[in-house]
Amino acid sequence: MSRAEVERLTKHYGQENVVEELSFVLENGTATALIGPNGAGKTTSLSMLADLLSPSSGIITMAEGTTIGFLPQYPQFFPWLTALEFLEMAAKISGIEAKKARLQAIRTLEFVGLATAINKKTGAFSGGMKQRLGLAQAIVHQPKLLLLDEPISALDPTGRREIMTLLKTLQQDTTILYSTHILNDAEEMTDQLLFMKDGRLIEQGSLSEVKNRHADPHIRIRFPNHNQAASFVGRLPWKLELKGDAIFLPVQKSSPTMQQVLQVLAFENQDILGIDFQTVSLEEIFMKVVAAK
Ligand SMILES: Nc1ncnc2c1ncn2[C@@H]1O[C@H](COP(=O)(O)OP(=O)(O)OP(=O)(O)O)[C@@H](O)[C@H]1O
Repeated sequence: MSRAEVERLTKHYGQENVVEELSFVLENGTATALIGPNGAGKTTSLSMLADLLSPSSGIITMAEGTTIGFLPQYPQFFPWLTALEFLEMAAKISGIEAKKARLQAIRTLEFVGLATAINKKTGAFSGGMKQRLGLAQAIVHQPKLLLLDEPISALDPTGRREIMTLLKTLQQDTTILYSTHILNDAEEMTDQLLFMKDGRLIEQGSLSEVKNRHADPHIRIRFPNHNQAASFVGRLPWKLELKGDAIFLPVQKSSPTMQQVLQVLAFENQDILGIDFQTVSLEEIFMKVVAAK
């Protein structure tokens, strides 16, 4: 595991800043999700952290001897090599001694669920198998910092689930930074969220920090029809939101309490279909933050 600190990281091509003054910390043993629309600068940022691209300015600080594993968005293999031949080669390139490389490659292929495909040529691999082999290539040398560019986006739901489970296992000994646009998965494995847009960081924090800032929780009371909901809300002394056949009470200190509204409902013997708690998903928060900035 390893801590990494990024300070005012910037990359420009000609006049265009594709990454601008990015600052964040990857704490030891944490998983960070880098989220942003297409062209936000995620790949460029990951490539600079992986030392594949030099920054125009800014500083990346890592503990001495930090080993890095990198899974590119579109991993490429030599189609004529078998999975084992490829991974043994990758292990040697990553600095593993030649005599240990084969064993480490076999162990890693087993870990990523490719045990039965060890001797298959990678040219015959499905998209999901390629993604697993890409991950194997990134972790074969047991790096302390793992950088993954869209590790799950190209997979079907079952494949996504399996890779997420592998990543959670890896997180026990590795610091992970991964980009994704599948926010349900980000919600499942993240100690820190980084939202990027147009090369800039527009929101960052833990899942609960980000949710607390934007979630805007509401209680929804559903009526049999719109007219009943509208007429009820019109009789209340508080201004509440009305949408279709439901009214919405913000869960805030200054707004009327649930109890007060329920008392009015009971007093009027008003028919309702149900009451539930509504909170926005990470996806909705992301859309809101991206639209606002
Ligand atoms: N070599 C380059 N020369 C000029 N512009 C580039 C270069 N590489 C990337 N860009 C531009 O930088 C911006 C950010 O690209 P980047 O690939 O980092 O975004 P991304 O967030 O990873 O997008 P996606 O989700 O589509 O993969 C884009 O507008 C892209 O066109």
